[in-house]
Amino acid sequence: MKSRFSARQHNSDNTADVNKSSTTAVLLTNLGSPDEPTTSAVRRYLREFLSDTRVVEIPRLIWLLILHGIILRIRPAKSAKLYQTVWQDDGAPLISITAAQKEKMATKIKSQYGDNVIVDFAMRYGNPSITSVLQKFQQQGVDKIVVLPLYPQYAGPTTASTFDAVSKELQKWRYIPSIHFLNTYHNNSFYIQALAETVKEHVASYGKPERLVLSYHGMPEQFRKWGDPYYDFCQETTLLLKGLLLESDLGFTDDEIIMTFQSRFGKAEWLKPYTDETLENLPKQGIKHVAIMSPAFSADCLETLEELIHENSEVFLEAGGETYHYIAALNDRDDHIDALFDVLAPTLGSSNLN
Ligand SMILES: C=CC1=C(C)c2cc3[nH]c(cc4nc(cc5[nH]c(cc1n2)c(C)c5CCC(=O)O)C(CCC(=O)O)=C4C)c(C)c3C=C
Ligand SMILES: [Fe+2]
Ligand SMILES: [Fe+2]
Repeated sequence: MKSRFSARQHNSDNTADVNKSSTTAVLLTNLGSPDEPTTSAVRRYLREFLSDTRVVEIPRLIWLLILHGIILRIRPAKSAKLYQTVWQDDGAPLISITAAQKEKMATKIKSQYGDNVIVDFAMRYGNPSITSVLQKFQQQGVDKIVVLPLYPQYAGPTTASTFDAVSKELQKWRYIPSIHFLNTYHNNSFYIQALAETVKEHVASYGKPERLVLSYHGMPEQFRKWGDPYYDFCQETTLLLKGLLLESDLGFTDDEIIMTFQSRFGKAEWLKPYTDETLENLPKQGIKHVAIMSPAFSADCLETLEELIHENSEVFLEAGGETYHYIAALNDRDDHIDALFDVLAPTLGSSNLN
């Protein structure tokens, strides 16, 4: 009978290859996007995403009735229209940017580790799936797998959910390589410096805004009460970034850099203050010029390219604001790749090319 466990790759005589130099595989992951900006593809994507018990913790039966009875009937058409506004020739921005990050990381790693460390990327929902990429690593007979979810701030719905997907696949393997799961890098000094650099570049081009809004993806407030550290990690990122910006010559004062939370989904209370409400109130306090950035997104995606650039600028301008700028995510900037490399480096061992 065929075992449900897959065996480690062996030579044709079924002996392990003792001369083979060891191979480490780095897996960069992000959330994922629909395969196409169509209602049916978005429905498929949202079904997988919103069925994840890490993302929605409403009692199962009630949630499945709401999800299948209401949300998956209404939201896919609405979301597909939004995806169409950000879709590019090479597909969903989140996926093409993650692919570019992977290419640059592979080049950097190859220059330091030769062929002993390989790099690939996968998406938690949709494609390329975590399962398919892990299986590719298995066929290559890797000795170590390092997983780096590209969410700077650990959160249950993102980071822990990625861990679930990785471990679900590994449960089927007979030989488990050494595994490193990197769970957060919200306070990595190179990441904070790269964020500060984007603000400096922005101010050099467009001048200093009256407020710099750091808008993080939101999460139900209840998750925080149950112990999810995401809010605290966002706060730490904010404080560290603020520290660098206040000691720079940009001229910011403490109260000019504010933290908000966006992308609320459903009727429950989410982390506050909400980005849209904040932007609506700022003009009433005489603030007419803002710049907004989202340190929680390692790559631009629907939530930045549509929600921050379009939806929220309308909120601010309609409330009387005059100048609204979005500062892009770190994407495949060299200083971002360097920061991610710094996060990975302790798990990769010493370079064999020195
Ligand atoms: C339903 C609850 C949601 C939780 C909790 C949540 C947490 C969360 N999400 C991200 C990062 C991303 N989310 C993105 C899109 C997105 N998020 C939700 C819902 C929750 N997110 C939905 C329904 C969607 C889909 C878009 C839509 O239909 O409106 C994305 C962008 C994906 C893309 O294709 O570009 C990212 C990235 C984090 C970091 C987080 C927890 C803190
Ligand atoms: Fe989300
Ligand atoms: Fe959104």
